[in-house]
Amino acid sequence: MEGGGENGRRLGNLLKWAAEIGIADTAAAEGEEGAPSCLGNTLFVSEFPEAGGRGLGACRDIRKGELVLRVPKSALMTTDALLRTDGVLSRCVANHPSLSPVQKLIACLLYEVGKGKDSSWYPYLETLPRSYSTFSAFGKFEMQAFQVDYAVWAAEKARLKVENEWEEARALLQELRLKPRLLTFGSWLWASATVSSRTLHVPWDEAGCLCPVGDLFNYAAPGESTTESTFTQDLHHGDNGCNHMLADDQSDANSRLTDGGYEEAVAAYCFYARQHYEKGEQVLLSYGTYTNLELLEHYGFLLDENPNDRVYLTIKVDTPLSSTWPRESLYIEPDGKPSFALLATLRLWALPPSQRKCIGNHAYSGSPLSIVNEARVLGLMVTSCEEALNHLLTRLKEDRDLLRELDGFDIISGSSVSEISARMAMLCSEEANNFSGRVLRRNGDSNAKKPLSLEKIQLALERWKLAIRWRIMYKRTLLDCISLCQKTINL
Ligand SMILES: C[S@@+](CC[C@H](N)C(=O)[O-])C[C@H]1O[C@@H](n2cnc3c(N)ncnc32)[C@H](O)[C@@H]1O
Repeated sequence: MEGGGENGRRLGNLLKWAAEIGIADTAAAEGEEGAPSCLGNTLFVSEFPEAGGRGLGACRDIRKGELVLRVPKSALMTTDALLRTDGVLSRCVANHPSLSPVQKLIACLLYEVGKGKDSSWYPYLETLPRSYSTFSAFGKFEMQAFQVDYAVWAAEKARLKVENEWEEARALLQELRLKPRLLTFGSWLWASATVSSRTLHVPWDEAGCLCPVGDLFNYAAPGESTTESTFTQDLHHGDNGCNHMLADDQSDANSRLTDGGYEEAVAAYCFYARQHYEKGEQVLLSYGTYTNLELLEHYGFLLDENPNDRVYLTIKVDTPLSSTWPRESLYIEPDGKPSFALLATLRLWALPPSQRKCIGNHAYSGSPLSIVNEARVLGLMVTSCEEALNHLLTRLKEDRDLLRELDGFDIISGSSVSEISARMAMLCSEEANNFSGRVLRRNGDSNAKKPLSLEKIQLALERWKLAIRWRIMYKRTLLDCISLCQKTINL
């Protein structure tokens, strides 16, 4: 990958710089032309289009549990580290104690970016992605494309949160005398998404750290073999809602079941192989257990097969559902099965009040209570799923057809916005027409003076496709739930 043009040059610089500051994949190696590189012994950087794009691959067979990368503490970009080396930054940040740790890290990151080539982190900063598809970057059209209320709300809430955080931090940004470009909401959005999607957990700062090279690992959901791992279960959700990859401090080698973490004994972030890898395979990391909506919110992607995904359903009943389980545990699993807590709650609801006391406790063990009770529960599931599906603007097949067309839709550089718009209008979908009207022609946006750049159109298209992929999975799960419940009723 290092060979390829400007990106290749930047990546080469990053790996050389990383080697100089002690980042190493088990043992420092020589790069192709004898240039020092922090990789080459165990890992290499490459494009992995099927999972995450740029990522790290195995350049030899790797055994499960092997140490694959070590990043010393001094190479971690934390608020602390940035404040220590810059008096102006440190004084200005101290004037704003009410800002959250995450807001401070975002401001420090922007300040560092503002230094350009004078920043000692420059080789790292110039390899960061230019844009993200985390929720806060979604426009109104792309948010509406989720169709399902709770997903649209989650996206709107995420956007609002970032807007508020920027408002609160503006005084600090002004005080730091950032260049006008770095004072904009767009820059804050970029830095906030960088922090959200790339920070790793460290015990001393709830905002986490940016970890050069260590943040090149792409994600795989924790599977069977890692479910016993404490870190996959013990997600670190700070009060500010910020998530970090690798939310675990556990560093005892004997009980280490995690993919990595900060290890005080060696003052370094250490990454371990979660499974065996053959030479050439992508080495993946679990950032934690996330539903697809959460992956989208914090990392800007989703998985077609996510064992941890959950679908929530509004169930309308005359007598309120009373449940001892938290609401988040009342969901449908990706294969269409109602969760244990959802089934138990509905079984209790379907019992006549006179029987609740004597046989209600069986519901807590997960057993069906009677044939009549079970049929009522499953019938309610079927009607609730059907209602939810009927309420949505499009059917599953339409979504699949549209996504197929959009996957083949090329935004050829050199095309004008009106050409793209005309091609989009030929897609025979009302939604595609709306995309032309609302996104491409920016209808209703009085601030829009010039047409969108091709880069921005491409990003809007990618985010729209993410929303369609999410709702396809939502609908597929509800349909699977319906057929599963009907099958059981027939039995
Ligand atoms: C920590 S970075 C990983 C490296 C990243 N691919 C890069 O080029 O810098 C996390 C980001 O990688 C992408 N990513 C990671 N795992 C992915 C996966 N399984 N599928 C799609 N995108 C993924 C997402 O954009 C996510 O926000």
